[in-house]
Formats: sequence, C-alpha cells, structure tokens
Amino acid sequence: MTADTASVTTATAPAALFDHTLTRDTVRPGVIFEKKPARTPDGTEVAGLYNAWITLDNPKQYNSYTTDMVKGVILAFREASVSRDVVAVVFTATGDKAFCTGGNTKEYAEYYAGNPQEYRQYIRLFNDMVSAILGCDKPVICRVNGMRIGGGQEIGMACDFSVAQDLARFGQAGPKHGSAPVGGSTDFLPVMLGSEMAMVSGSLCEPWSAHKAARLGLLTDIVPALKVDGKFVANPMVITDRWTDEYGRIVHGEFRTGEEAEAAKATLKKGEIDLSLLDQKVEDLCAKILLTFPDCFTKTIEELRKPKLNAWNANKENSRAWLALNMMTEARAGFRAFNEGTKADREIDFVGLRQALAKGTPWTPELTESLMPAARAGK
Ligand SMILES: CC(C)(COP(=O)(O)OP(=O)(O)OC[C@H]1O[C@@H](n2cnc3c(N)ncnc32)[C@H](O)[C@@H]1OP(=O)(O)O)[C@@H](O)C(=O)NCCC(=O)NCCSC(=O)C1=CCCCC1=O
Repeated sequence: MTADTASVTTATAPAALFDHTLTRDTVRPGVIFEKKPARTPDGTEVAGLYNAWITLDNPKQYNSYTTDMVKGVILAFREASVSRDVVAVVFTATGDKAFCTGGNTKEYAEYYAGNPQEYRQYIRLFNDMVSAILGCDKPVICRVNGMRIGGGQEIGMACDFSVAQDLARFGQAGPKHGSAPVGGSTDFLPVMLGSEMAMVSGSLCEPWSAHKAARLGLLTDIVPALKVDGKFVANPMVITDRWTDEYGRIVHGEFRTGEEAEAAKATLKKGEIDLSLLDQKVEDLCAKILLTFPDCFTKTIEELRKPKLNAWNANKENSRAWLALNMMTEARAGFRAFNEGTKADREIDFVGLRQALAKGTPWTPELTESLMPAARAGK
C-alpha cells in the first residue's frame, strides 16, 4: 500500500530542525516582517505554508530607508530565505503613496554629507541589502504600492517580479540630488530595458508612469488603484486611451499635459485609492508559484537572475568606493539642498556649478554653500 505524504513526512522528517537564521532579534525599526498564509489559486489557505511579507514602514518619509531600516531589510530577507515553510517573499511598503524613494535624504544630508568613511560603511549595508534580495532562496515579488524612486527603484528592480498599482511612478533621482544610480540601476536597467532606454531612465531623472514602465519591461503587471464613483479607473494622469500621436509616435503611458492634465487632476481628487486589486494580483502570483516544484522553481530563478546579479557583482565594490568619496563633493551639496530647501526650490544651482568647475574651481565649503537654495534666496 502507498503511504500518504503526511505519514511519510511524520516518519522521515528530522525530529528537531537546525536553525539557520542569523538572528531572531525581532527589533527592526521601520521594517515589518510577517508570515501570511499561502493560498491556492481559488483562495483556500494552505496549512503550514506561508508567504513572507517584508514591509518598509516609514511612510512620512515616503518609505525611504534609514540606516537602521537597511539592517532590518537584510535580516528580514535572511529570515525569509531560510524559512522552510515560506513559498514566496512579498516586498512592499506602508500606505499608497510610495514603495520607497531610496536612501533617507535627511540622514544623507545631516550625517553622511562630508563623511565618506561613514558613508562607505553605510554602503556596505546597502550593498548587502541588494545582495540579500538577489540571493534570496525564495522568489521575491515587489508589491509596488506607490512611487519607486532612486534607491527604491534599485531595490525594487532587484526583485524577481514587480506588480504595481498604476498611480505609481518610477525612476531615478541621483543625478539631480548628488548621486549616481549605482546601487543597482546602472546594472539592472540595461538588462531589463536595453541600453538606450536604460540611459534615458537612469540619467535624466524623469519619472515614468506605471503604464510606460510595464510596456518597456520593468514590471510584471499593473492594476488600477483609483476608484471613482465606486468603479476602478486607469490612472487619469496618464494617456491610456490612444497609442500614437498624429506623427505615429507612441504616447500611450506618457503623462497628460495642459487641459487634459487639469481634468485628470480633478478626477484624481474626487476618487479614492483602493489597493485590493493589487493585493489580489500579488496573491494570484504567489498561488502560481505555490503550484510548482520548489527546487526547480528556485533553480530557474537563480539562473534568470544571473544577468542582473553578474552585473551587480562586477560593479558593487568599486561603486561603493566612488559613492563614499562623492559624499565630499556632489552628494554633500545635492542632498543638503534637498534637505534644506523648500518644495519649490530644493536643487543646487547646476549651471553655477558647471561654470565654476569649467574654471577649475575647487570643491571648497564656500563653493558648496554658494550652490544652496539659501544662497539664491539671499540674492
Ligand atoms: C520626487 C519625490 C520622490 C516625491 O516628490 P513629492 O511627490 O513632491 O513629495 P515630497 O513632498 O517631496 O515628499 C513627501 C515627504 O517625504 C519626504 N521624503 C521623500 N523622499 C525622501 C527620502 N528619500 N528621504 C527622506 N525623506 C524623503 C519629503 O521630504 C517630504 O517630507 P516633508 O516633511 O517635507 O513633508 C521627492 O520626494 C524626492 O525627490 N525625494 C528624494 C529622492 C532621493 O533623492 N532619494 C535618494 C536617491 S540616492 C539613493 O537612493 C542611493 C541609494 C544607495 C546608493 C546611493 C544612493 O544615492
């Protein structure tokens, strides 16, 4: 007679399991780790199996990660990775505004600016966070609950799948705020988009809509999140009702402008945000993963990660050194400007800087001060 799987398990599984977790320390400020029951495609809970949800919880600062949070993310991924009962990891954040807008600019401006040796240590942690995602033994789904900008885009692209609510925006901030997107984006973007669009997305700091990001290959799928009069509608700020302009150029996924944008803002205002379709999509994806051979699935994603991982491993250490030294010059100026400026004026004087450097001006403290929004306000 053939024994059922449960009896075989009872007879042959070790009586006591070794613990491969690095630490059971549950104090992880700004990061929530939860195990939620895994479900079959029809929604039935599966006994003894879970999906690990790792949630960035710093909504007031758009879920940017503080140094403590980076440590928390590493530990959470480590725990999810070694949990035998975890099927998939869902990486997300609190609220509906932002998944993550990258490194915490307040910390950058007030602690790391001008302190390269400290930032070098921070980047060790940051690099370990990206590596923890890329090396997770479970498939990782980024549940993009809102904008994914700067380092947020980098840790999002390190995930295996990304499912987004369609009000989310995607892109980089570094070249405007004093950094280079070498925390993953310069490695992942060419792999995911091809080099031309990688150049556009990585360097110009112009956000893309979810529709555009999905069309160009950054996302697994998108869902509407805005409900107007009880009905889900596509992000009204984005062109979704036509594919081309009068010259045949693709406009689907571009942001609306002029009167169309004004009307869209009004629609946004009267609607409410509901992430239930996002949750459903994430659950559906987790359920698809559940119904596969675990080891074959893991081997598959390990192989498919390689183009991203190889690029990341080739560059991360020398990027760390560059990022540290850049905290003496452009990052010091840019992150301070963002932190000290107003919403209407929080970038440095780019033209003034370029003109000064063209004349060989050194990076003195006086040069940095002269580039700040406060210097313009005084003029
Ligand atoms: C474009 C923005 C992402 C969003 O702009 P907007 O919609 O106008 O919202 P804000 O009013 O700016 O933001 C709401 C409040 O959140 C605070 N906030 C936003 N992002 C951060 C952040 N990253 N750190 C700390 N606080 C943040 C913002 O100050 C507002 O607070 P308030 O108290 O004033 O209400 C825009 O917010 C933006 O550009 N943010 C900064 C993006 C950024 O520069 N990120 C860092 C990029 S570099 C990076 O991430 C790196 C990672 C590792 C490798 C090296 C590296 O550089």
